Amino acid sequence: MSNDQVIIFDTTLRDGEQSPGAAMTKDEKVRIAKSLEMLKVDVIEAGFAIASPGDFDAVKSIAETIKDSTVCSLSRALPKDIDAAAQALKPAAQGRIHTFIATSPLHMKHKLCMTPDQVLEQAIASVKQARNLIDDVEFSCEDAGRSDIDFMCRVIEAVIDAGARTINIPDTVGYALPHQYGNMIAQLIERVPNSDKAIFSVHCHNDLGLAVANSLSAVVNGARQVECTINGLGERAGNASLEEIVMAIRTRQDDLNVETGINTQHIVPTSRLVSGITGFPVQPNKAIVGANAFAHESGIHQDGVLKNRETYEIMKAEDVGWNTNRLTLGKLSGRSAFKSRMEELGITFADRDELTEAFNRFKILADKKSEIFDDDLQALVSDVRSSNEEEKYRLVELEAGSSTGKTPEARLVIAVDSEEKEVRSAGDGPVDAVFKAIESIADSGARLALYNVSAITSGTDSQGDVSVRLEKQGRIVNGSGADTDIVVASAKAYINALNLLNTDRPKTNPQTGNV
Ligand SMILES: CC(=O)SCCNC(=O)CCNC(=O)[C@H](O)C(C)(C)COP(=O)(O)OP(=O)(O)OC[C@H]1O[C@@H](n2cnc3c(N)ncnc32)[C@H](O)[C@@H]1OP(=O)(O)O
Ligand SMILES: CC(C)C(=O)C(=O)O
Ligand SMILES: [Mg+2]
Repeated sequence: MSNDQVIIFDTTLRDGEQSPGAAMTKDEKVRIAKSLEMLKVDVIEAGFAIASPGDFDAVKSIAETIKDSTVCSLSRALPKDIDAAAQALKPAAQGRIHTFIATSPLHMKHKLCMTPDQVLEQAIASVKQARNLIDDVEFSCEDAGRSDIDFMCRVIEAVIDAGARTINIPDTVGYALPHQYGNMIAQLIERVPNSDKAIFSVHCHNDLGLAVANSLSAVVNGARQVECTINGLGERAGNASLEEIVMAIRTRQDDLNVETGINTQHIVPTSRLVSGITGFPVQPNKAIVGANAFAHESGIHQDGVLKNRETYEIMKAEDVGWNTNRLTLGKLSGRSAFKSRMEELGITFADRDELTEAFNRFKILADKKSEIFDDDLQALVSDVRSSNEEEKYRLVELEAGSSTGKTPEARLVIAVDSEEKEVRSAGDGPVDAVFKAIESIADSGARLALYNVSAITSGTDSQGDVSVRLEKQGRIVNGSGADTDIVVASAKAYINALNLLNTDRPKTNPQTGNV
């Protein structure tokens, strides 16, 4: 038996724009609408035509541009709103008027100042007016989540008779619980005598973080249209997020027995477009579209994913438009992920000891730095390799200090041919003090021809990458060193250069490729 289709009604451009600070220009709305069309959403709610001349123009432009999705405008249950919506939608290949009026006692009494009978009459009149202007009419019982079900049954039966083809049941204030909401949808479908003449739709808000759960509960109970927004944008805490609804339906298709027509590979590009235009960043841990949604940081998970990605992934990153999943390296990572990333960077290890040494250094670095990037890894392995070569000098310990008004001083312990020597020196700055301390042992007679510090990656926890060029009797060597502490990186670079100078013939520096 084939699955039922769930209509995806995107309201990013209408309810999404009701997020404070998310107002969009007409051109921006058209760009998003084109992306939604590529995503293959069934209905694009383009705006609220009566709201402003700008919104009217946006609905009209989108109606002119979009061919494959139905374009919709919201309107209150008022003649002037419905006329404006119909006018703006005139160019649409497929247009829909979405008219609404509140049915909860609270809204009817305090906001609309109307009796339930007046609301019923206005709902019927509005749907009839809309149907005279356009074939596709949707009606919403605003604040359905807090409405009396008997009254809603009366209203819904009447508006279906008046020509509404979609009946939307919004949980306007995000008050519903999944089991109650699902039960309400099931009851409405069962009790409204002509319910088979309309598609039942849901529109859930996220005030209690339940918008997606409530929408899915409604689908389980017979709703066949879900209203949602990209990145969960929307009034207050937002609407049900499109990406979560679509991927929940796809991933749990065998249990839900429904499907959507969404081109899921276009989800991430659309999410980025909406985030870029509205200026609302996507939180890293947001399902599906957050930067960490397909990233694995901890060693046990990384090891599992490398052996079989399904151990810790229920969806494929590529299916929603990411390039791939990611194994991020940090202090919780294990040897498997470290080795795998190194291999991707073209770095292999001669034996397990070399891997272990590099991995141990990586852990020390990861304790100091929240995220380790590829450049960090390359610097790290160069350090391991240069320190493994036969070296006359090796840095064992370093202390350097500077404070205002005092001469900077450094204390170093350096192994010279395996014999450790302690040395102290003062200098113009901590790096100068360190270099002088090293020279007081090495007495190389070399001239410091160049000293350069750069950050390997961005951020204040980045590693400093130091280059030191020494010149002696026409011979030039370039040493390098990396560390999160640039004074330590400087000492490493200077010692690396001294060791190169100490070799009989010029040798290629493993980090820079220079001699
Ligand atoms: C749950 C939702 O998301 S509903 C959609 C919310 N979105 C928006 O409101 C954005 C666009 N809105 C606007 O630009 C303006 O509010 C407009 C143009 C629609 C109306 O502006 P104004 O005429 O200045 O009215 P205002 O916004 O102050 O008040 C709303 C009026 O609409 C009435 N109203 C509210 N909903 C409905 C409805 N569904 N059907 C009929 N009348 C309604 C209110 O009772 C109130 O009437 P009153 O002025 O006689 O008291
Ligand atoms: C206009 C309706 C559908 C709405 O946005 C709501 O009730 O939340
Ligand atoms: Mg809403």
